[in-house]
Amino acid sequence: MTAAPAHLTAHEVTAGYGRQVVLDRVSLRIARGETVGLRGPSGGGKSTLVRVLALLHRPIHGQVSIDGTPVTGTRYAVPVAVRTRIAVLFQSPRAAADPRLSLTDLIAEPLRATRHPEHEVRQRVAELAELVGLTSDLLTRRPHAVSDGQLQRACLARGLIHRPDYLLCDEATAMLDASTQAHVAAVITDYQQTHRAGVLLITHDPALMTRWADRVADLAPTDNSAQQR
Ligand SMILES: Nc1ncnc2c1ncn2[C@@H]1O[C@H](COP(=O)(O)OP(=O)(O)OP(=O)(O)O)[C@@H](O)[C@H]1O
Repeated sequence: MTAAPAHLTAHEVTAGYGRQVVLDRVSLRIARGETVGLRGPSGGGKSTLVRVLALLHRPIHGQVSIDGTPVTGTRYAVPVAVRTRIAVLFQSPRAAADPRLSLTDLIAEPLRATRHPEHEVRQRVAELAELVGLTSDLLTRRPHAVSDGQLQRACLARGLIHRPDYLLCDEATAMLDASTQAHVAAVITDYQQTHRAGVLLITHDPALMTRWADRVADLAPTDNSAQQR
């Protein structure tokens, strides 16, 4: 019997903004259990590819599939059970976090949005806060009252709350000090191994890329095709 394919794939994706085409027939596959690095010039479309893979940005042509099944639509048009299989961690936690929410509510929000019982939400938030190293006094604060590193830890906890099969990290550790960067990277690596998650890693730090990625795909500047090697 052949095993079911387990990967998040962009097939010949063309995408852009208005009349600007940023990605031209780009294909990329992230298998469960592997960490794929994505390299390319600044402005070359790496973040755009992340948004397409995360079902946040609709491609002009091409498609995204999960485990071999094409996904149609983006955001809330995608069924909960499908879209919660993918999580994204962005470079700037401040841009990603609702400033009105406490860190507890920020982490809990994706589970509440999918109507999980409150006792389960509280238990999961406590587990994840411990995992990412957030103490209870920090959890009651709002984003303006914590550091970038503490807020990124909360965003990581929020990203993991649905136990995603695919985690897309877009320069996720770029703004962090060395010790927070190492801790966030360790939490992601541990999650990737225990959950057999597929991870996409974008970083401008070549040493981090070499240490962390199992293989690297290049988003070529000429034709914007992600060449895998
Ligand atoms: N929301 C947007 N609206 C309009 N244009 C955008 C938007 N986001 C990105 N772009 C443009 O799309 C192109 C690709 O940007 P993108 O952020 O995907 O590249 P990148 O490879 O991630 O860059 P960097 O390495 O500098 O972060 C750039 O020219 C950028 O200005």
